[in-house]
This record gives sequence, structure tokens and C-alpha cells, in this order.
Amino acid sequence: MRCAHQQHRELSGSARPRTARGVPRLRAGGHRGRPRELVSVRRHREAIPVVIVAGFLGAGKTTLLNALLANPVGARLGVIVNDFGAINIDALLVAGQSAGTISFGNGCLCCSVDADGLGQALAGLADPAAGLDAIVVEASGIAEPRALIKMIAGIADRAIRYGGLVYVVDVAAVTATVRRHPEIGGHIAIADLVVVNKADLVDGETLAEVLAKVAELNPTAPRVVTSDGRIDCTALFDPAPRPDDDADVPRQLTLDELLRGEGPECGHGGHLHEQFNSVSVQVPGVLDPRRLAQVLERPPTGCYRIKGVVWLAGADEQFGVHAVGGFVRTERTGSRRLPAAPGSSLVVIGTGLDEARVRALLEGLVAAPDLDDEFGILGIMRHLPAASQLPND
Ligand SMILES: Nc1nc2c(ncn2[C@@H]2O[C@H](COP(=O)(O)OP(=O)(O)OP(=O)(O)O)[C@@H](O)[C@H]2O)c(=O)[nH]1
Repeated sequence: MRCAHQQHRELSGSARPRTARGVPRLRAGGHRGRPRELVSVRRHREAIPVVIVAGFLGAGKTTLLNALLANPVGARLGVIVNDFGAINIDALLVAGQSAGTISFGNGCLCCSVDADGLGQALAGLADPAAGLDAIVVEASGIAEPRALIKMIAGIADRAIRYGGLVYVVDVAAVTATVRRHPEIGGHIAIADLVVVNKADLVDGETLAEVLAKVAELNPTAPRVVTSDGRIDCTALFDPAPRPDDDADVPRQLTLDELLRGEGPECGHGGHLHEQFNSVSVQVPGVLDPRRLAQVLERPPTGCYRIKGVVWLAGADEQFGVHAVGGFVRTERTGSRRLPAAPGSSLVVIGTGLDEARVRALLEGLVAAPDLDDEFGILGIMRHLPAASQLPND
């Protein structure tokens, strides 16, 4: 495993193998098996999403993490693992597999680590030299996800943004677990994505019962059924496109090259993609910022995340927008000249999305020509990182 310092040296220089963050270089047909709609929004200088993976003891969090790490699309993950116990078993299990792993042992991340410590760890992983696409924080089986979400969402670092709570449940055990530990029901209720894992262990009837129970606890979050935590990582974050066919370009070994053929599949081979659906729209004209903020803050049922690049009424610059679980992050893309025919791109990703409804919702965000809403833009501006809330920084 190479250290971040080595990676930096290998990646710097004129033959930098991957596109710089923010400059898309997509090959025709999209990137290695990724659904076209998931890459249709132009990448700009984006903050790295920090995804929390939580779930009760033994639900399959580490297994899911390893499945994410084994992704075939070349995504690079930073990992923060937290095991409750003196010997950090989870850290050992994922050690050597990620681009950067930091472990906090001896207690729950949410109790034993102060936000500054976590912030520093995240800032280290978000260093552009590491070239990460996402950071995954694996919470211990008894962690309180609310506290972790608060901690991560509250970190004022422009390089990162909260990327959602993925909650893993053991389909064979969750009913009894919720009965014994009702707080687990509360954890499921605040998840942005519920992964119903160990599907191989139960029959269709039990699976249906558990899915119904999960839907009762959390009617809006998307649900994905997995074995061995195999989920489509491109639904959670956007791996930067990386050329895989240019033999002349020196490039860094990626994790998937080490694991290809051995690890579980992620977003590959057909059926994994089918669990997620997405709706992409190109809306001509400028959008109504107030209504856009409402959609970002209260996403449609089944939505895991929303991303977009938009022009807004009342603003003379372009914004990038991201939302997961009502946590919204906006950023300036740097484009300040309103094109003669401005257009905005929005993508909603989730499971079981009512595509026609979501499309109508997004298309309905176009601003009325006579819109007179002086303060509407504040709904978007207030989600900028604090340091960039001043106009045209
Ligand atoms: N049959 C089956 N076993 C699974 C599946 N996913 C995980 N396991 C097994 O379940 C056990 C627990 O999985 P882990 O990934 O360690 O679970 P965890 O949530 O990280 O566990 P803690 O760190 O103790 O909270 C391991 O033996 C896994 O191999 C699955 O989909 N099917």
C-alpha cells in the first residue's frame, strides 16, 4: 500500500493520469459501466462526500465497506473505521485495502472523538494529493448515528461535505434486534439509505416482511436488498472518471486492480444498477431558487441524493448543488457569465423513484419570467460553506 505522499508524487507532473477534480473527461458511452445519467452533471470543484455506514453489531458494515472498496469503477475511498473494543478488528479487516485508512479505537466515534479530531482526520483524507472520490466513516455497531451526522455535518471544511447515512440491517436478525433495542428503529428512521443485507439467509416472505417494517420506520428512504453488502457505489458518490485504457500514461495502482476478480461486484454485471434509479433533467432557463431549496431540503420519496449545476433567478453566477437526507451543500462553480441560453442540470438518485413525478417536480423549478423574489436566492446562499457566503469571493 502506498502512502498519500507517494501517491502525490506519482500523480503530480505533466502526465497526470486522471482528470483534475472539476474537469470532466468522459469517454463516449460513459465511464466503465456507470449509468449514463449518473455522470451527466458536469463535475466542478466538488467537496468530497463523507458517507457514514452504520448498523447494529454484525449487520454487515465491514462487509459492505469492503464491497465498496472492491468497486470495479476505480473509485478511491478514504476510510475511517471505528471499532468498539481495545483491538481494532475492523481496522485490521479493511487495512491495506483503501487509499487511506484512519482508525479510532477504544470507544464509539461519536463519544470518544471530538469534532476537531474527526475534522482533522477528514481534512487529511480530503487532501487533493490523495485524490479521493469519497470518504466512508464506518461507525461502530453501537454508535449513535445522530451524533455522528451532527459532528460531520457541522465540520466547516470546504473540502468535504456530508454524504449521507447508509444504515445496514441484518435481514435475518433485525426484527428481534429492534424488539430488544428499540433505538435501532430510530436509527433506521433517520437513514438516507437502508441496506437490507444478508438476503441470502431468508426466504422471500421474511424479506418482504422486513422491507415492510423498514418502510414503516422510514417511509422516504430508499431501500436496497443485498448479500455481502454489494451495492452500486456510483449511487452514493461520483467516482472521478479515470482512463483505464491508456497504457502509455503512468498511473497509480487502484484498489480495484488489486482486487479485480476477487472482490464482490459493485455496480457491475447488470442487476446491481437495477436497484437504483435516477432521473436526470436539463431545464432550460433559470431556476426559482426558493423552490429549488425546498426540493433540496425535502427530497422526494425514495431519493438518496440530488446533484446539479444550476443558474438561478436573482444570481449572476452558476452554482453546484448537492443534497442528501435534507443536508444541502451549494458551491460556486466559478462561471459568472450567464449564457444567452442558460440551462440547468439536475439528477435525483434513489430507489423506487416515481420518475414521472420527479421529472415534473424538477422541470417545474424553472423560474416564472415575472418572478420577483428579491430574497429567494438566500435559500441557496445559506448552504454555501461559511467562508464563501460573501458575494463573488
Ligand atoms: N450469509 C451472509 N453473511 C454475511 C453477509 N454480510 C456479512 N456477513 C457475515 O456477517 C458477519 C458480520 O459481518 P461484518 O461485516 O463484520 O458486520 P459488522 O456490521 O461490521 O459487524 P460489527 O463490526 O461487529 O458491528 C461476518 O461473518 C460476515 O461474513 C451476507 O450478506 N450474508
